[in-house]
Amino acid sequence: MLELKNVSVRYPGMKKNALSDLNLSFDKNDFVCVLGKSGAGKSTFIRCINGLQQPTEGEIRFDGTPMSFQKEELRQIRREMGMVFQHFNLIPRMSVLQNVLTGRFGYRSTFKNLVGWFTNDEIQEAKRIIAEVGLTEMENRRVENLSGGQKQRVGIARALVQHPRILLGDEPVASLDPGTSNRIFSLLQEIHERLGLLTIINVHDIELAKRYATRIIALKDGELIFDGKPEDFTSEEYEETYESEQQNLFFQI
Ligand SMILES: Nc1ncnc2c1ncn2[C@@H]1O[C@H](COP(=O)(O)OP(=O)(O)OP(=O)(O)O)[C@@H](O)[C@H]1O
Repeated sequence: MLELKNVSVRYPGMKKNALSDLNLSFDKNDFVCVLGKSGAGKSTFIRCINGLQQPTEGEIRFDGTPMSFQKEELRQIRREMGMVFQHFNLIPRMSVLQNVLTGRFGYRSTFKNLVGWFTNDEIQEAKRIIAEVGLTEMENRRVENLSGGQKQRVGIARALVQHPRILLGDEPVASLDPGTSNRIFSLLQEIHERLGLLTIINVHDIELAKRYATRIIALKDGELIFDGKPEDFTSEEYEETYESEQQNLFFQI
C-alpha cells in the first residue's frame, strides 16, 4: 500500500542527510511506532509520507503510484492521510464540532471553506465520529476549555472525518501524562483494528511502542537501524537507538 524506495532527504545547507536511503513497505495491518532520539529524522519521515517534505532522492509510492508533488495530486494524497499532532493544532475558540468539521476542508471548494457552510451529511458524520472518540457531551464546547487528552481526541476525530487510509502521528502524546497517553494509544489501536487503517506514529515512550505497536521502526542519524516486531526490540536495540543520549545524560550528571 505504501512504499519508500531509496528515500533520502537533505535539507538545504545541511552537510548530512536527515534521512538516508530508506526502503520500507507498509500495509493496512501495520500499527507502526517510529523510535529514535531527538534529531534522528522521525518528523522528516512523517513529513515525507504526507507530502510536506519532498525526498531529495528516491520516491514514495502509494498503491504502486509514485507520489507527485504537483499541487492538485498532492491535495488528493493529503486527503488520504489523517494527521495527529503533538500540540493538537486545533482552533481554540471554535467548538469541538467545528474543529472536527475542518477535517472536511480537503474535499471542498475554497469558497465553501471560506463561508464555513457544511452539509447535513457532513455534520451527522462529524457527530458520529465525535461519539466514537467519546466526546458527544462536549460537542458544542470550545476546545480551549478541554483537557489535553480531550483535545487530542478532537484531533483524532478531525483526522478520521477525512476518511483517511493512513493515520500519521507526530509525537501525539508528548504533551500528555502517562495515563492519558495510554488511553489515547488504546483509542488509536482500537481505530486501527476496526477500520483497517495503516497507522504510523512517532513516539519517544518505548513502553507505549512495545505495548501497542505491531511493528517498530528505529532511526538513528537518518538511517534505519531496526524494523521488526516489538518483542524483538531488545535492550541492545534500545541502547543502539538511544546510545549517545544516555552518554550525554551521564556526562551532565
Ligand atoms: N527545516 C529544516 N531545515 C534544516 N534542517 C532540518 C530541518 N528540519 C529538520 N532538520 C534537521 O534534520 C534532522 C532530523 O530532524 P527531525 O526533526 O526529522 O528529527 P526528529 O527525530 O523528529 O527529532 P525530534 O524528536 O527532536 O522532533 C535534524 O538534524 C534536524 O536538525
